[in-house]
Amino acid sequence: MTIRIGIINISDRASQGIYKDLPGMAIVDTLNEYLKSPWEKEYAIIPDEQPLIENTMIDMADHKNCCLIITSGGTGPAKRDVTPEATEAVCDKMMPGFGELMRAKSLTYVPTAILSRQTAGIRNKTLIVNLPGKPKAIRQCLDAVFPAIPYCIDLLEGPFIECNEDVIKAFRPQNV
Ligand SMILES: Nc1ncnc2c1ncn2[C@@H]1O[C@H](COP(=O)(O)OP(=O)(O)OP(=O)(O)O)[C@@H](O)[C@H]1O
Ligand SMILES: Nc1nc2c(c(=O)[nH]1)N[C@H]1C(S)=C(S)[C@@H](COP(=O)(O)O)O[C@H]1N2
Repeated sequence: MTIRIGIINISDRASQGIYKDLPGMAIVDTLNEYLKSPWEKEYAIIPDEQPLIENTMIDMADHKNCCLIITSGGTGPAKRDVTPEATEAVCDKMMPGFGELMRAKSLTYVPTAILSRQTAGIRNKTLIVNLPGKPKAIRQCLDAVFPAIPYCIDLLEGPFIECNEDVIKAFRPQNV
């Protein structure tokens, strides 16, 4: 089974070309370091518009066959920050532990970590995880939650993800 991962940078400015997509590039670089298994990416840079965010997530999950979608940006308190709302709208199940752990880890770097409403959820067989838009936040958050992601995807009957153990150790509880 091919490992396809969707990456969505949600930012008005990045989508207009005012920013370079540094968060998206950080996600790709991090996954290239983490993953031993070959993987393919689906990629989008879009403005903070809830219907567009939802449609992009649905397309990547339902038509592009992504087992995992990682978003960056739009998780804060500003009026146009609606990524968590879009995530919740397309998911059947929420996975609040992801947001809890990422905020706790981020709080060791910046006191403003609590301003992110980042969450995660499952749409059919696809795990969707929100990251903040700050380029530096990407690795900090992924290092915290990625060890649990391959097993989550096993439980969703997705592809078997093997990691480079010297970079990140996937945790799979043993059946006893
Ligand atoms: N490509 C980037 N390069 C440098 N900094 C960035 C980049 N993208 C985001 N940031 C930083 O992360 C912050 C939050 O980013 P996010 O994309 O969520 O919202 P924003 O850029 O403030 O909003 P907008 O959607 O209006 O452009 C930004 O204020 C900026 O400091
Ligand atoms: N690890 C980490 N988490 C972080 C930050 C950061 O710099 N590093 N920035 C915070 C800030 S300042 C905001 S406003 C929120 C929301 O950011 P977003 O709207 O770009 O998603 O994420 C927070 N989480």
